[in-house]
Amino acid sequence: MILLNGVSADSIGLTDRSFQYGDGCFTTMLTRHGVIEHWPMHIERMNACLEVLQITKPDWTLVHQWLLRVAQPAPKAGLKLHISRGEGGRGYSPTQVTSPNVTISDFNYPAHYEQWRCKGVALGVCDARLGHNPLLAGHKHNNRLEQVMLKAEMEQRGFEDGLALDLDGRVIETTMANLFWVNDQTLYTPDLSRCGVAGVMRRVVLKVAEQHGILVNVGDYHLSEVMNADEVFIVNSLLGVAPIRRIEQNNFDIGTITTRIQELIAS
Ligand SMILES: C=C(O[C@@H]1C=C(C(=O)O)C=C[C@H]1N)C(=O)O
Ligand SMILES: Cc1ncc(COP(=O)(O)O)c(C=O)c1O
Repeated sequence: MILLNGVSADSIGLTDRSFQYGDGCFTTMLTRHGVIEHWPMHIERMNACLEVLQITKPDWTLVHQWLLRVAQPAPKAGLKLHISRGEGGRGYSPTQVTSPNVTISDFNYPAHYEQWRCKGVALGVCDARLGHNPLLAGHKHNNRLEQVMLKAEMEQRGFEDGLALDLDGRVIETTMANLFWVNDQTLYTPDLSRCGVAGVMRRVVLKVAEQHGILVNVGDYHLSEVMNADEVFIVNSLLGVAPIRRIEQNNFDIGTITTRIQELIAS
């Protein structure tokens, strides 16, 4: 089912700003029996992006009601919330635009994610690099062409997902998830101030680690540091926490910190 501003729909106007320019933001959420996981954090991240783009925030109580109408009653399912600035405007100019378009859609839980969480994921290292964009770094805006290109590269090379490095060779994330690794019982994750999406699940992991006394370092790291890690895992809102069992030819064991975090988050 798809709702556009609360009304059942199957199309959007040709002048919609998100169609024309990717002018908006989105988030993808896990639902359990029709209840949205981490809803307040999804609102916070959407609000942060809407503020940067100077798009009017929607009435979140109303949006929540629309989301619950669309959410599947299944034990696990997905919900996508997409906000566009609206329709119209001449060229890039964001003036003379209608009010925002809020689109909501549901989808079945990806069956292979259960297996990824138990058995782990094989990553490639993407040849294509992420550019730097401090203006939009961390935000889940609607321009996701880099991720589309990186994902295509990984699919062509037969990997389940791929590590995305930036122009200077720093590890950032994967095509669709944030990255963590463990060395000497300490967690590491990349800084996302130049590029990357600051995921809701990354925030959840950072919070849980802090609550349970697991030391975390957020910083700039190169591929060799990940390749030499004791454990590696990836996280996103739908997948939860999935161990990495291989990066290119390099194998990893599923470690105790990864499984502990999986249990703490109960994904
Ligand atoms: C690309 C979407 O969302 C991202 C991808 C996933 C996923 O494929 O597991 C989950 C959440 C987002 N990080 C999307 O179209 O929903
Ligand atoms: C490039 C990228 N990084 C990280 C994430 C993880 O975000 P979240 O935890 O909010 O699902 C996503 C999901 O959209 C993504 O597309």
